[in-house]
Amino acid sequence: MLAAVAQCLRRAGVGAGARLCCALSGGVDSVVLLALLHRLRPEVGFSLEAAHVHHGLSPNASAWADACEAHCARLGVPFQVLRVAVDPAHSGGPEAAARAARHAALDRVPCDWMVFGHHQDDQAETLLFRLLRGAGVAGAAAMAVSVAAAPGRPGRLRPLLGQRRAGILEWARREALSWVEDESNADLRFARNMLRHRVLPSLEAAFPSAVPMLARACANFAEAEGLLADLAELDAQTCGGRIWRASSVLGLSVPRQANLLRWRLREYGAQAPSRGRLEEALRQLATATDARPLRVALGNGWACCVYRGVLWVEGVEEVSVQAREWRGEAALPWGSGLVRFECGLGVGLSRVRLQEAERLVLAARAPGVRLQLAPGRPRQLLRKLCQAAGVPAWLRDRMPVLWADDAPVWVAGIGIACSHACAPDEAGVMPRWEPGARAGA
Ligand SMILES: Nc1ncnc2c1ncn2[C@@H]1O[C@H](COP(=O)(O)OP(=O)(O)OP(=O)(O)O)[C@@H](O)[C@H]1O
Repeated sequence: MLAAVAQCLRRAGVGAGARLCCALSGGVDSVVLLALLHRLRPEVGFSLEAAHVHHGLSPNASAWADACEAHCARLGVPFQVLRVAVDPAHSGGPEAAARAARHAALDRVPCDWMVFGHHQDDQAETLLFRLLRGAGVAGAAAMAVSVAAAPGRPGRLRPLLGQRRAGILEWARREALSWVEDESNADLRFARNMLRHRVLPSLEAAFPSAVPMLARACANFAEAEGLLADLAELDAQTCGGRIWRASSVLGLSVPRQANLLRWRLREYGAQAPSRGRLEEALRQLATATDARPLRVALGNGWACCVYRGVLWVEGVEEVSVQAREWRGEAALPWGSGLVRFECGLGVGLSRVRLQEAERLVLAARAPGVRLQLAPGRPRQLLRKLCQAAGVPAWLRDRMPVLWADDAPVWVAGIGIACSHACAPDEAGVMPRWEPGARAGA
């Protein structure tokens, strides 16, 4: 078992100086994991600490935290308790709420790798649980042995994923370790426990290799998922790279469109939409025209939009966008997209005129704002200009506006105030809004 953990660390590139934190529940799996990591620490040279999440749900919660603290004190491993508030209104019930709170707390621990005690029986359970909910290939890949760090969270390691629960238990007994039992693990009202205590034992009675074979299937699904991600990446390139041409996306076969959107949503950390919702959204988006831009909710808190030939996904709640001062950067973030500022001769906004302003700010429109697009034309209300240009209502509050002090000088999709337009031989700057362009930026 020690060799398996050492191999996992090696493969993940854990070496001297890496900061590891053991996610310590106090159950046998993570207690064994902590003991194994503690043994490997001098040899590999990583630093080791442990964290226990106190959900406050069980009357025994504090006793578990104390037991974890005692383990760590014995081994000389720095230890912390993370107290979390579990959302009672979570749509997935108390188990899912506790899991979400736990992962969010562990993600905030400043370390390179958070190390979990999941084993092969957990993997088999996870696969069955997800298949019974109609998982796709990504879901059926279940848990990975290592997941690289992402902005704002450490990498994740599961060095015991190839080990059977019985083997871990045997090791713990041989080493005379002590651990706590979570009484809720026996509660058959929880679907996971039903799988663990009833379904898997029946399966194993009929198919003795059920657990390792299910785990092998997960590895196969993970491989297939990798290929689907490769395909999505190629399709993303064909569709324009970071910003997608709606016609290119909608020209792909429906399963490839769906694969592409799922891939990007995963990149954003969004939950996968249901197959039905995604297919229905794609069907509707195919009917979008310049005169009829569309925004279709995917049912997972995200929406897919088509506007002026561009297709992107964004959070449903993403209605307010943060104002930012522009100090000459080549691009500024704007919601899930960007505003780029491209220099050129005789194009866009006059640099000289812009320099006259004290502050240039990229912000949303303000009520009652007016814009004069050409000399001799009236200063029209932006609302009217939006109507005339076919900008849909859902987009108007998110359209970036460049303000020179109190005057709007550029409005995405509408144009430039003639007072700030660049003369033909003058240095200019042309802002360009790229919705959805921040993925992979
Ligand atoms: N309260 C906790 N504090 C710290 N780590 C925990 C806690 N509960 C679970 N873990 C970590 O997660 C691993 C898996 O635990 P368990 O099987 O109970 O969770 P799960 O809900 O099935 O998994 P997951 O949370 O990954 O979905 C443990 O071995 C441990 O490393």
